[in-house]
Amino acid sequence: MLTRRYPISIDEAMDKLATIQLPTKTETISVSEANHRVLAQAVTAPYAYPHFRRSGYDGYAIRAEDDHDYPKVFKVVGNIPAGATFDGPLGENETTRIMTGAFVPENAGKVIMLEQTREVDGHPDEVKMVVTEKHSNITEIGTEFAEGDQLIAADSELNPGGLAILSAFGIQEVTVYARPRVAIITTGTELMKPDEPLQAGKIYNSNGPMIKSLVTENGGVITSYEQLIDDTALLKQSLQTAIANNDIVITDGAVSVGDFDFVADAARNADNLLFNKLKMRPGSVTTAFVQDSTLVMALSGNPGACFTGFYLYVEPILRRFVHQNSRVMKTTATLAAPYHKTNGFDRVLRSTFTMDLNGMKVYPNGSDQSGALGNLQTTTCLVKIPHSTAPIALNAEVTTWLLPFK
Ligand SMILES: Nc1nc2c(c(=O)[nH]1)N[C@H]1C(S)=C(S)[C@@H](COP(=O)(O)OP(=O)(O)OC[C@H]3O[C@@H](n4cnc5c(N)ncnc54)[C@H](O)[C@@H]3O)O[C@H]1N2
Ligand code: MOO
Repeated sequence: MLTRRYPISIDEAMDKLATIQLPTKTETISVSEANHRVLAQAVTAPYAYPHFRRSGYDGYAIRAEDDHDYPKVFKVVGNIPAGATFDGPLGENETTRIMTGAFVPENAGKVIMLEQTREVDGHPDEVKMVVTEKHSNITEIGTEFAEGDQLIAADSELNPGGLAILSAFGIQEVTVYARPRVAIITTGTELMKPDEPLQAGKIYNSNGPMIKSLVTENGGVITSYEQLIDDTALLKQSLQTAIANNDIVITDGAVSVGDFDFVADAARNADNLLFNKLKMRPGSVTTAFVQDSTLVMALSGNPGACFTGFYLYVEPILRRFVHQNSRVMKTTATLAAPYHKTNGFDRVLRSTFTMDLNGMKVYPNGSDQSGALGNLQTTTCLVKIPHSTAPIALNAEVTTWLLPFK
């Protein structure tokens, strides 16, 4: 059925998606699996760190009271390698050999670096300290964290450095936001499977693998991936099942006004239709709605529109699901190559950028056609050409979105 659609701008569509409520789901996982996961709770120090007084150098530990009148000979009463401890206090002008990272005797006040010491001929149990040190060379208990201090804030995306901090405390599990469960439904009787021989009128499914990788690299868990023929009953059933089992469903194709464009129907009857037409090219048909608390993002089947729609509308939702900002960085740049077309809708050009001391310059990257895909590998940013009856001026300032992982 053909019904009128009310197009909204790119910004309006982004705002609508940015304000829909998303569920907060958390899970507890092993720290070894937690790289790039987002903490749902702050982690605090279970004890002061370091938890013992630690030597910063290889050398000799001495009492503060004996730290004068150099050069001076000390009696060596022990050896403390890293991992060992030392019982009993040091006596007057007594010292222990000590290694970097090792436990400092309770009543030692300084570590004299090995380089400032000399052996005493014929006296293996003695050492000569040549000069003192400016610093104690001892890292005191709690220098970095007192017990209860915040180690890592809630909503931080863990990285290898963060995992090191957690591991330093022997922490083995963390509570993180659950990754969104995502179903992908690609549609079209024209789509072949990769192992089928080329046939007239048919194409291989190029959007499917692209969407899969985009979902995975942006933190989604793909629970199902389908390539369906244009059979309305089949498509409807598949969409229903996907909605029941996922946080987000991404459909591709069948969103326009064609005979099999089942997504339009589902959107029209949805609990909350966010939009079903955008004032943008490519991807004017991009549609978003919420059904039974699941967000359905319907991308255009045209490869250029599918790519553009994913970065502008789907990536930010995947990231927000785990309380993170989009990695698609919006900025402004100078349009450094001419673009002559005029448009009734804003046009989003697949582009590339350069940056130097004079700022960022952007260059349209090949075809602006919705159905073209030759520029998908090399495109590093998207550039907005505002709708206008006159061509945009060379060197105009344009809204630019820098693409992550590109
Ligand atoms: N009468 C009208 N026709 C069309 C309109 C319109 O307003 N009135 N809009 C056009 C615009 S603009 C676009 S964009 C497309 C959108 O179409 P759909 O998103 O519904 O996608 P399909 O019709 O299913 O396919 C479009 C195109 O993309 C190819 N395709 C589909 N899936 C894949 C895939 N997985 N991998 C690679 N290529 C794919 C498909 O073969 C078509 O060539 O509608 C216009 N038509
Ligand atoms: O909506 Mo289509 O992708 O504008 O060309």
